[in-house]
Amino acid sequence: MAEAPGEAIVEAKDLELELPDMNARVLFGRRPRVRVLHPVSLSVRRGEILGIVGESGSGKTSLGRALLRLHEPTGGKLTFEGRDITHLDEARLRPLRARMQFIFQDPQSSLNPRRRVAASLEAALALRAGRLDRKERRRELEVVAEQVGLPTPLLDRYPHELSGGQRQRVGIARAVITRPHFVLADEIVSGLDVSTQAQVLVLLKRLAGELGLALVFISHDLSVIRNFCDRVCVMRAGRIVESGTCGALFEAPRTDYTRTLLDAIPLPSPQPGWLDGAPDTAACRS
Ligand SMILES: Nc1ncnc2c1ncn2[C@@H]1O[C@H](COP(=O)(O)OP(=O)(O)OP(=O)(O)O)[C@@H](O)[C@H]1O
Repeated sequence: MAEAPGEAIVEAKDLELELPDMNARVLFGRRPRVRVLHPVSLSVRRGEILGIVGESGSGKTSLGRALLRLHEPTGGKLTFEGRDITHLDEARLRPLRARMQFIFQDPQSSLNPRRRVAASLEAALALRAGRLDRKERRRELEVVAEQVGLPTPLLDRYPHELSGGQRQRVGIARAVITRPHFVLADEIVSGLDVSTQAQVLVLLKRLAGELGLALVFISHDLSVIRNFCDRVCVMRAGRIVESGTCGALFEAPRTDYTRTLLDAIPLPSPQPGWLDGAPDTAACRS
């Protein structure tokens, strides 16, 4: 794999994952296990965006959850900021959680519907700064709302009172308010219309640069990956079958599988640079 210079924030070496098989019928005894990741290796550095692409069921989300240690690997080694976290228990992971954050596809379901936006953001803020008084907490929320282009009155709304784009800005705010070093974004623009997609992606790219994030960006959409990421890993059936810089991979894919994925990009697909023309996110409140 073509490696960028600098220190790796997240490094997976021969990571393997088996999970209890939720599709199996269990009458007696233990649920059988299913292998969802075969040995997978990757690394991502601060200031770098690594795309993970592959067909549905290829293991992208499972890999993402393993990188966040939401799943405990069954083999291999996972390091975060140089520390072996492969089998760290939750109590020891807790202090690291603020620095490893995630944004999921559907903020509607990941935000508590009975909590105002401010309360959800405050819960995340508590991971980083537990002892702030009310005024200081509000100030932090207003700063992050400004960062993600969310009008501050929306802090006092419930998630269902926001548009899809606004909700995804809340999802991004909730991730960055902890000042993370590593962020995993899993299919975060899939449910949005094309112009809102571009606004959210421009926002995330700007923040990733400003905050020096190591960003892992999962998408099934190669045209988005091409415009958004520095490097890309292509997954199939729980394995990384090809990886490299976006430029090299899109210009000269090495495997038939990647070629098939590239051929499947619907036409007309956005051309390189389409994100560059997207409007300034601070002015976009959709
Ligand atoms: N707990 C589980 N029990 C049984 N099978 C599972 C479990 N978790 C994941 N899988 C299977 O592992 C494979 C990888 O799933 P995963 O969700 O990681 O893929 P994906 O690439 O993210 O797919 P999609 O793009 O559709 O979200 C799939 O075949 C899925 O059905």
